[in-house]
Amino acid sequence: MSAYIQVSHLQKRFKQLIAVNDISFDVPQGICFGLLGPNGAGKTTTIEMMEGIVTPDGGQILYAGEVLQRGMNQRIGIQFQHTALQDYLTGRECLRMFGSFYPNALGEEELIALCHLQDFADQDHRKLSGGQKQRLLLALALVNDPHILFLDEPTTGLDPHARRNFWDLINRIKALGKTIVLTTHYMDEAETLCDDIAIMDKGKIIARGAPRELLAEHFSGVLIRLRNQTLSAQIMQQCQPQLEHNHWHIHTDAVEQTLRLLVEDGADLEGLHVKTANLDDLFLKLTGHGLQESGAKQEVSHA
Ligand SMILES: Nc1ncnc2c1ncn2[C@@H]1O[C@H](COP(=O)(O)OP(=O)(O)OP(=O)(O)O)[C@@H](O)[C@H]1O
Repeated sequence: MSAYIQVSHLQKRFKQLIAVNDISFDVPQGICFGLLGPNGAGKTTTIEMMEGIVTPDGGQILYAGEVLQRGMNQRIGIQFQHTALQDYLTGRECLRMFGSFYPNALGEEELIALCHLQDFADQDHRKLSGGQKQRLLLALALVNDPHILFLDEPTTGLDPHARRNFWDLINRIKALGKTIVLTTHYMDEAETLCDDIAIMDKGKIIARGAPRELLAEHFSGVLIRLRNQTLSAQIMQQCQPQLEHNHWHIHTDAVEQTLRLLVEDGADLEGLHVKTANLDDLFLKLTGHGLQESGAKQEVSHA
């Protein structure tokens, strides 16, 4: 597939901190592309440069071979992490107001139906639940019928039910042929929604590809999770366990052999868990640290 969005050697520095450090990637048309990573990885800075909101210090972004220009903003829809809406307006009135900014805006009814706003479109937007508010913000991002939709951590803070509802909406919008660029901390969200991902850490892209292919490339076996305990030198050497969130993680192609070794070694198997690897495990494998730890450390490691 040919590239619709081409990002080359993009860089952004905030004083001593390199927030985005020479990253390059392509996004084909009509896919959902995910930028993943922990707090402070550089995801928002990257998409804000792609949206034309933040000026890069270096590198280039092309849309269908052209540099982003003023008129092209009509082709882009953005759902920010935080959007301040005018007090006292209903969702419908917000849609009408945003629509008035564009010559070819979609109609309110179409947006209300597309984003499932029927039950609360006439309520003051300040009274909406988190999930309802995100759906309204999504409708506002679609008001100009954009070709490309940017979603910056759209489900952060939502409960599991609201997240699933939102995922259904994203899939509907993708089916309309729009190209979606999404940032998220949630690896399960990326596995569910994204055709292609780039995992960022400390301003760099550390992995790139389709989620399933990336997992197949890095993990051939399963993950065994054990309680934190003192493991023998033999297990440490043969199984190379990694400690995350107070549990040992062992990646293995030979499940039976590894389990036998643990039993023979007298390891405490209470609460033992065997599962196939996911993107969280991939992140741990690539960086040696979990998603939560990484955000806390980034100030130091960026400097
Ligand atoms: N305007 C700014 N001035 C100074 N530093 C900034 C600015 N914007 C971002 N940063 C810093 O750049 C780094 C990357 O931030 P960014 O918001 O892009 O990360 P992120 O991956 O989107 O994180 P989060 O998931 O928390 O939104 C962070 O260390 C952040 O503090």
